[in-house]
Amino acid sequence: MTTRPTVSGSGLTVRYGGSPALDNVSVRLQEGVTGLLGPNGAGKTTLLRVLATAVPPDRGAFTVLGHDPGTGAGRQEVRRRLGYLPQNPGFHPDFTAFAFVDYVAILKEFADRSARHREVRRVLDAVNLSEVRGKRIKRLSGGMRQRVALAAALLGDPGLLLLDEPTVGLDPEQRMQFREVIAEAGRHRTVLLSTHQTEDVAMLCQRVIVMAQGHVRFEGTPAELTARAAGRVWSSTERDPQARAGWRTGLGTFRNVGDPPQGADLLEPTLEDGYLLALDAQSVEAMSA
Ligand SMILES: Nc1ncnc2c1ncn2[C@@H]1O[C@H](COP(=O)(O)OP(=O)(O)OP(=O)(O)O)[C@@H](O)[C@H]1O
Repeated sequence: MTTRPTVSGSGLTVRYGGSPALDNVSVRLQEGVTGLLGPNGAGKTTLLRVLATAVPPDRGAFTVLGHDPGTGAGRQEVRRRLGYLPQNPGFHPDFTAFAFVDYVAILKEFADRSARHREVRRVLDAVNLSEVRGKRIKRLSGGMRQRVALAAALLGDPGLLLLDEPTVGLDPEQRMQFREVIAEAGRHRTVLLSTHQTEDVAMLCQRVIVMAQGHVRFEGTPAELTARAAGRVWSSTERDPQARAGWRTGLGTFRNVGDPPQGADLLEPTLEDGYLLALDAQSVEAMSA
């Protein structure tokens, strides 16, 4: 793609005392859905918070749609152009879905009441919640609550949507419905989706970033991440001590990733295999060699 990136940043560093939560990270995001994978504590939430202008980076800079949040005026422009769904959106359980999204719209300074209500109905419709908009949030399922939060993030049709682990706690059917809504939201805007689910990435994302210990370990397409594991996944009857990671499968055999021994029984790689290899510092060096 040759279009101008929605987000362009480099050298992004955030310290909370000890080792950095984000260490000299460069990021470029374009239209479509980019998955952000990484183990707990990798720095995913910190990166999203930085891009959402909630945490100023200690070092580095970035722009969103050409605006620099390092200045007061730029920050305001960026905030008008982004939607952010944090990890634990604070709901008031007695609010109805409509009242909650309307409340967020008021905070987002939609002044005219009837235009604001039109916008609230529009975003609730976009996440397929029109029929339950009068229901109290405490009566909604987990999947519906997540869609209420997503509706609030879609207010004002933001060019950049930041979603922090939105599929956590959803059952498979809810997750599928939620993925569909995200895919639709990503058709004409830039979405950064933090997740622990490699399936979310395989099914939904055009691009993927893998982070570990505050660093970006991989950036590319899901197919490229999977391809990193080609010839590096094998089956064995006993745990292979040479493997970077290995686990027993439902068949009773072990699935291993790493550098296979001579004559190993090679398996078709998955995105998860590529992800596990990308987490490994040594294999990252090998990748970029
Ligand atoms: N407000 C904070 N104060 C101190 N340390 C923090 C703070 N926020 C994050 N950290 C630390 O920064 C590192 C990165 O955390 P972050 O929440 O960004 O990771 P994450 O990839 O989102 O993890 P998870 O998947 O568990 O949400 C961790 O070591 C975490 O303990």
